[in-house]
Amino acid sequence: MKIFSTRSEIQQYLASLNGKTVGFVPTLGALHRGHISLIEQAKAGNDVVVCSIFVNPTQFTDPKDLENYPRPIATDISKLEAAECDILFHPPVSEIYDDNEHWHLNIGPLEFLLEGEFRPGHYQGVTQVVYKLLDIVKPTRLYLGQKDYQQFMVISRMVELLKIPVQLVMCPIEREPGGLAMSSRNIHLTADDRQHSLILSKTLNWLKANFDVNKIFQLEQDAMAMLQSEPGVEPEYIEIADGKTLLPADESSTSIIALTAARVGKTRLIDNVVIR
Ligand SMILES: Nc1ncnc2c1ncn2[C@@H]1O[C@H](COP(=O)(O)OP(=O)(O)OP(=O)(O)O)[C@@H](O)[C@H]1O
Ligand SMILES: CC(C)(CO)[C@@H](O)C(=O)[O-]
Ligand code: BAL
Repeated sequence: MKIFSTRSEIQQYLASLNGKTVGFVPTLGALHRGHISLIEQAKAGNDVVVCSIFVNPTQFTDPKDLENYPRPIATDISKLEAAECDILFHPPVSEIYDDNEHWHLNIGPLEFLLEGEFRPGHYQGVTQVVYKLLDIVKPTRLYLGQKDYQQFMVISRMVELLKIPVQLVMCPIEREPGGLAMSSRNIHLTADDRQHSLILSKTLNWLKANFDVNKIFQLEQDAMAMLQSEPGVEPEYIEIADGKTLLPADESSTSIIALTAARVGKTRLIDNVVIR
């Protein structure tokens, strides 16, 4: 695997691949099976796969979260080599940002709903860095996980608004045996937290199974009560949304998704399930 830490080196190398299709998997590192499944899907659909590991400061709203974010780079490199990833881009912050840079992209209500309400500014930071990474890598296809469903919608909107020539691919959520969605932040969970965290996927699956039984308002209230009754779990939201807009769904919406975020112990987790 080739490893680059500067824009100019990776751009020079990518230019020499003329005509090859490039699949790109951007990450914050601390890689797990979810990330590796994205690499595998990118490998299956492209000539060359680029992964980036960059803990992007502008998308963290909580400085403690940024400070505590795991950065096991040597293990990550071994995992990428085992997955036969072709290129790793691992830049320092100074390679991506100049001092006092300004960024604002009007992505409409998507910025303020759900994650946007609890992590204000997060999606401006995400679009800022993904724009820069796409500009450097210029991939044919961009692979993103369904776990960050709202992030996928936000990046799709940016690609549409800025007419970026890239195809987006949404990859299914990889889960632990009990149903917990894999996430780099899971390493912060204690054994008790792990047990309690199972309520997230259980409640989402319950919503899916009962969708035709009750009205959306009632389902959301019952689901919130299920989360609240689990020790150590502090839910932020659990909502049934239109899968195309993320605005509140009604029973007749053609695409419907249930999404949740909760603190489990000291760790904030998100998850979702497509209802239809
Ligand atoms: N369990 C998973 N299954 C599939 N894709 C995933 C999973 N977890 C993360 N991804 C995807 O991997 C990419 C990189 O995500 P990221 O590096 O933020 O990992 P993460 O595990 O989501 O970390 P965290 O949630 O702790 O920030 C994103 O497109 C994300 O949606
Ligand atoms: C897309 C991303 C790599 C941008 O920093 C990040 O938000 C992530 O890992 O989901
Ligand atoms: N997985 C999305 C990146 C973040 O939580 O900041």
